Amino acid sequence: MPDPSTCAPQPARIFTEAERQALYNVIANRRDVRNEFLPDPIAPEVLTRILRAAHMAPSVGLSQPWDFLLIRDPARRTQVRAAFTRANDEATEMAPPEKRGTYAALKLEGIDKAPLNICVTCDRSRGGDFVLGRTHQPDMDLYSTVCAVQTLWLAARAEGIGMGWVSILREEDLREILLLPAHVTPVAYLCLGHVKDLFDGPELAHRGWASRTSLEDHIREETWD
Ligand SMILES: Cc1cc2c(cc1C)N(C[C@H](O)[C@H](O)[C@H](O)COP(=O)(O)O)c1[nH]c(=O)[nH]c(=O)c1N2
Repeated sequence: MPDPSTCAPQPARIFTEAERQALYNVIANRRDVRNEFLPDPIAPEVLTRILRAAHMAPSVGLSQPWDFLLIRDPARRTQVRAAFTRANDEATEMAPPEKRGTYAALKLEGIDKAPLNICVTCDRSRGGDFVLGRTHQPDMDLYSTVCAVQTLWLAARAEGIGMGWVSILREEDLREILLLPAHVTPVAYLCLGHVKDLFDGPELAHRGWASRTSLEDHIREETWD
């Protein structure tokens, strides 16, 4: 692993076909995990590797605005779970009547079941008043933090660790439970743990909530029209 503090230009490494395929396999096999967690703890060295990968994510002006808040305490997780239940009850009411039953039957979190929860936060003051690349789009620090979340997700999958993102939570509740200072925004509440079985595609598609679109429908040329 290169020392991140001493970076000199090197010939760009060419990856082998097997290495490329391994990356694409991880991407294709990454899943949002909700209910399939095993209780076994994540080995500290595995967690360190996953977090180290996440910490290599791109960030606006190299500001690295993220922090990884590790939440293991069952009592605190019970509080988060209660906040989820409140929000999810509200969400059930918000669902269109014809989809309400399907929504209510979905399992949308693994807060208690996963051995580890991580709240990935964004320190909105990181880098000071002038952050290269954030001068005209101030939310770039939040987007950078999401880059770290996705990198974490892929690294976890490569290590055989499942991860689920739980966003059915009021930000104020997370702030209160996790004692977040005002300048720190909770970006992603994540559940992580070993898994035995995984869906072979998005679970929401499997359960008839939504279906996967094809790439062709998302490619536009030059302008929106
Ligand atoms: C920003 C964000 C927020 C959430 C999610 C994802 C992302 C990117 N997803 C997971 C989401 O439902 C899932 O990624 C898609 O259904 C696609 O499935 P796979 O990730 O391919 O398994 C998610 N899933 C869930 O059960 N509860 C949740 O609150 C959320 N929230």
